[in-house]
Amino acid sequence: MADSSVPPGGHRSGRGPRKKHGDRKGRSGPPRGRQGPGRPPSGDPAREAALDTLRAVREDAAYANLTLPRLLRERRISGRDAALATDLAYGTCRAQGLLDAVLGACCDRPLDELDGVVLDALRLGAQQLLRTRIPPHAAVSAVVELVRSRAGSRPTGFVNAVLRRVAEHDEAAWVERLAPPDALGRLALTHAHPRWIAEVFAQALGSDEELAAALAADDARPAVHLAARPGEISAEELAAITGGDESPYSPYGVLLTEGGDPGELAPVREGLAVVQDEGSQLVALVASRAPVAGDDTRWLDLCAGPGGKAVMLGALAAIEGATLDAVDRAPHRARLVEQATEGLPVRVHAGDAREIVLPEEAYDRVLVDAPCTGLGALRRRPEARWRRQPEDVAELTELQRSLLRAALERTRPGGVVTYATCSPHPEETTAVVTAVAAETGAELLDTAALLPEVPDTAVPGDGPGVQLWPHRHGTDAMYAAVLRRV
Ligand SMILES: C[S@@+](CC[C@H](N)C(=O)[O-])C[C@H]1O[C@@H](n2cnc3c(N)ncnc32)[C@H](O)[C@@H]1O
Repeated sequence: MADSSVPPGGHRSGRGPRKKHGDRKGRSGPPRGRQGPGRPPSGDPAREAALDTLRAVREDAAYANLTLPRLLRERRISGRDAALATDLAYGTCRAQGLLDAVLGACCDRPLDELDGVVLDALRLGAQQLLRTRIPPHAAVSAVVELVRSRAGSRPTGFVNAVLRRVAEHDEAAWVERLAPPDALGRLALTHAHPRWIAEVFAQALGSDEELAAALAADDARPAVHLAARPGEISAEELAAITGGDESPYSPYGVLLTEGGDPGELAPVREGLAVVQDEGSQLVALVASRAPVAGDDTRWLDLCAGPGGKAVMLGALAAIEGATLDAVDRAPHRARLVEQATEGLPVRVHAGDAREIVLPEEAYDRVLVDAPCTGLGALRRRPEARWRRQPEDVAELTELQRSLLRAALERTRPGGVVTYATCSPHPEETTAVVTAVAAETGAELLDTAALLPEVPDTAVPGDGPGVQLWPHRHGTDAMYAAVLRRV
């Protein structure tokens, strides 16, 4: 597919040793003093913001969902431009592997030899051509102009030629040409997921039957949910005020139907509601519903930052006359928990949950919302699917096991521990719970029975716990399992 007529200029400059994309290069930096966060909107503020987000993700390992909102604020980009920037930046990050496969077939040199700004622009262009309804000529000329303003006219011919090649076929035809021969590999490419993640999803689902639906739902922008703070406002009232719909499962949930910044909604600004995926609400609900015999006043959240579930548990604790200790290893995240739970019966501790001095065998109800790969929340972290690596899993599962053990040590006999992850990876879910239960003698409780309103939560092979899925429940792929300390 290489086109020898593609003009020069797309390749990296010959100066200095060869660097990777992540390295900052002269020509990918701000041209002529025009760039920088405070720069006023140009003629194409949406694509400029999208391109700058891609640069930050590639060069600085930034998070797109933190970088873009900051750029939009600083540059006062709103309305349609903000919506376009969001679609393009997040969409390009999500589809990176698919876009790179197509671009690789249209370029006469390896992508990792291209200048960073040229690569970002090609990805942005390919995203528009293959995955949006933007007319091809508009997409190509906008990206070429962007490259001209960032890197001068030298690479524009190259970018123009490559994008014209991309535009020769639509997304489905490219998948047809580039897909590996096996069904799983094909589905992974079709829905722009790394193969290893598609394999993990298939394993967690127990078969390939739902894999296409799971990957498709995971490739879509998630709906925004609010959680009404128990004791402050009902979901019905919150839905009426925000114009949203009451969530299908969580008694506190509201599904927003309008776009816009949910942080600006009056109930959120006033602390009556928080932005929280319905799956996370259901995990907090499981933690609050797990049956405890006897006293039930001392609650503990061992991995609490930034505080989403601690707010829900703290509000429920206030209603039940209980108190919540909330721990997080990262001091800044512990501070976020403090801010989020102000006014609730919550004491926040910054420290490592495995070592922090807390009463032993004292708590009636404990939540361990463990650090994990986040494979169940990829919809919210656009670049994460390409950044995570299979090698990350082993280190995390070690930590998860030790956190679950630490939780059980702090729980009194008869008390309950809810173990949760925002990942469906069986190594992080059933393997951790089964191993620690066997080792400690903790009793596995029927978690599904605690969520009778939610269908189809079973873990394949009669594994312990419940598994939520975007394609089944419209939630993140959260996992939760309840153990009783004996
Ligand atoms: C999945 S997040 C928790 C999300 C939180 N429960 C919520 O709903 O907002 C996992 C948290 O565990 C914290 N963490 C990681 N290792 C830890 C440790 N050894 N002890 C305590 N907290 C830890 C991380 O800083 C992170 O904030």
